[in-house]
Amino acid sequence: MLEETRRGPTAGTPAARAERDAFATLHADQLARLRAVSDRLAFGRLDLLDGSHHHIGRIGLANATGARILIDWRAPAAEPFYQATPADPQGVLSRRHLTTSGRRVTAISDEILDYQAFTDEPRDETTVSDEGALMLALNAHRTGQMRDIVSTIQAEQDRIVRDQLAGILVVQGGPGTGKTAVALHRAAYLLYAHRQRLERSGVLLVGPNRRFLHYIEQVLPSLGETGVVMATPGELFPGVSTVVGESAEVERLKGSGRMIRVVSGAVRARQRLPRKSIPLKIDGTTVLLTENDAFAARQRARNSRKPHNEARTVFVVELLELLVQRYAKALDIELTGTGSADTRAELVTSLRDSRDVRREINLLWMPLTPQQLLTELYSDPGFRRAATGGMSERDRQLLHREAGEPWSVADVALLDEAAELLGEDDAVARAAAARRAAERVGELEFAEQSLETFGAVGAVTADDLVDRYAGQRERRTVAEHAAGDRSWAYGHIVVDEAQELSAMQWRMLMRRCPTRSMTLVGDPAQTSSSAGATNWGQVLDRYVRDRWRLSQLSVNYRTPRVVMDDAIAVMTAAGIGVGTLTSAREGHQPPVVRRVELDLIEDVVMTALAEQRQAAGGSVAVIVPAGLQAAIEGALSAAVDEGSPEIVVLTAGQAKGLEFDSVLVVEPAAIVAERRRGVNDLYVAMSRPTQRLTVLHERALPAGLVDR
Ligand SMILES: Nc1ncnc2c1ncn2[C@@H]1O[C@H](COP(=O)(O)OP(=O)(O)OP(=O)(O)O)[C@@H](O)[C@H]1O
Repeated sequence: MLEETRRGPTAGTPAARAERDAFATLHADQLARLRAVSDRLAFGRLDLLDGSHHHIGRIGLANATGARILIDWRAPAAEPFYQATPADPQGVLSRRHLTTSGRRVTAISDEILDYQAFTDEPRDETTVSDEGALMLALNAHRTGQMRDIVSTIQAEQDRIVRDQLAGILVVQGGPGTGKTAVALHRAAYLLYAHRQRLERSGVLLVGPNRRFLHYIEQVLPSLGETGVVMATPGELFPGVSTVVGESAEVERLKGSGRMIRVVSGAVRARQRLPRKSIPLKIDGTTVLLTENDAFAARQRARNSRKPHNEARTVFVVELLELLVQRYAKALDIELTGTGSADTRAELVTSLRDSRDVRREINLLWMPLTPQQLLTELYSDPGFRRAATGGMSERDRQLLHREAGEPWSVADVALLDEAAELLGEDDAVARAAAARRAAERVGELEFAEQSLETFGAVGAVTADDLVDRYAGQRERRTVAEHAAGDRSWAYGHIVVDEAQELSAMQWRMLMRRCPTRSMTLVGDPAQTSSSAGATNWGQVLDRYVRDRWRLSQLSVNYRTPRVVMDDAIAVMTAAGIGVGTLTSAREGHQPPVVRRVELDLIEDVVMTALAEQRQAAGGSVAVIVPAGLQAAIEGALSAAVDEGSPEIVVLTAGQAKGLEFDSVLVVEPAAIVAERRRGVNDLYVAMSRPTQRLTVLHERALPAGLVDR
């Protein structure tokens, strides 16, 4: 259809051309969507007790006569595919999993749900199990990108995926329980089930870092969804980019709720009063601006409860009102009686035109951007003292940073806080309007030139052409609009690794979703941020009181039991509970824990290369203390053969959320010692493998680990 539309005769009228373009876009979008889902398009079949059957796939499809040939996995009719059990067959006789590679079926596993209906033969337990498809998926090699689990979503996961849109749903579970997978499938499900609501408002997915977002970015397109905005907490303030690093102490301070007062204190401290009366020159006359006048105007402006930049107008009007009285007095003019309105207007104009008046107003109540405010707060000790009454000198010092240094992730939530209190600066808005007008002039020139070049002068005006360009720009998707707009209200927000967010980051996210429709997934036992949460109630109660619901996942689909036992032992020895957690696979290679005989880095390189050979194309990661990362990375990149698969070297924080076939953990005692929640970091590191774990150490092992 796309080809036909493109080949079709070009109709003459602009309306016909616009229509043709619209159809071409529609078909192209549809084609892109179909291509994205074509791998493993159909993966299931349900045979029902009434003799009918249907196929389940990534999307729904009908044939040329309109008959349904594939049911979208999110449709109600597909629910039994995930939910039916022999105890509750839900009208299903049997369920089939199709494993495909491209368009070729490579495996089939059938599961009989209603055995009685199927045959009179006595039941043979060994043949009825749907573990085949799941085990195939769990045993598969991991590449650098996460795959969807649409064909093997388990019942407890499916209930979460299909849970209602409204309210805050917290999904908690240990490592590998599918929290990320479930969060992504839920986003796709919600977009399907509530398309009307969510397509216009958009869905925001927040993940801990770019590496993680890259790891998961293919999952939603493979489920037919492309309209989700993905961002890290450091990317939520349009126009600001961040560097990660910040010491744990600073991260904790900047993330804490105490910063609410600091930011509002900073804004108030920028609403100043003169120390003494200030003489102002207006057309040769001197008028005094008194502290009392400034105080009265500031009170009025503050009482307006508008944000700083908007309240500035109130301040200016009030102050001019007071000054005009003094000015009139100085000139010996009466401001009552007929004609006084005109006189007053003239005086106000003179005041507004006076350099002195303008300068003083700006000094007292300057329009500010969030960036200016925070830069001044960080870099100016006097201002910082004024804004942070009650804070210890030591904490105050922690906030210090020179102007011009890059923003950190923790700063973003503070910028957002400041933006709320400052409001729009109309000077900024005016500048933007002027820029747009200038752009239009440039575009008009370009359009005129193009018309001349193509000899089309007369057929269409330059203005029309510019409007057409503008129309194309307007056609930006909801996701693009949302990502560029700080005040966008999303219809739903999904947060992965939610335990890492600080109090200030929660405030920022809650602002992005006034309806409080959210899915938060996380595991408090894996918290590594020093500003992160240890308890969901502590985070959520202040926003929704107790109106949030908790779902738990307890089966680890990633890490075999023999490996996970060691990871849990470390936590238990440190007195940290991990909740109920069982592994879906037993595993047959217990972890190797070994003291290094000669040189640590040499041993790490040798072991990693050996693992790479054994993994035969699978992924290998080395998880290290931050202090060793550069050295190990250097040694490894020198030793790895050109063309062989990459061995990534990560800190535990960087490895969060990811998984690898084989993982080598280096110097666990140092990982534990490096951060305040170092045991949690080690737990994260040890729970990354899907197959094998090796631990190498020089220093004494943390409690719970023994050489073997
Ligand atoms: N139902 C399922 N079918 C197939 N694979 C699954 C299923 N559930 C989870 N998995 C797989 O288990 C692995 C772990 O899932 P995921 O990363 O979502 O877990 P997580 O709970 O987010 O882990 P962590 O907290 O450690 O980051 C992934 O490879 C995922 O594809």
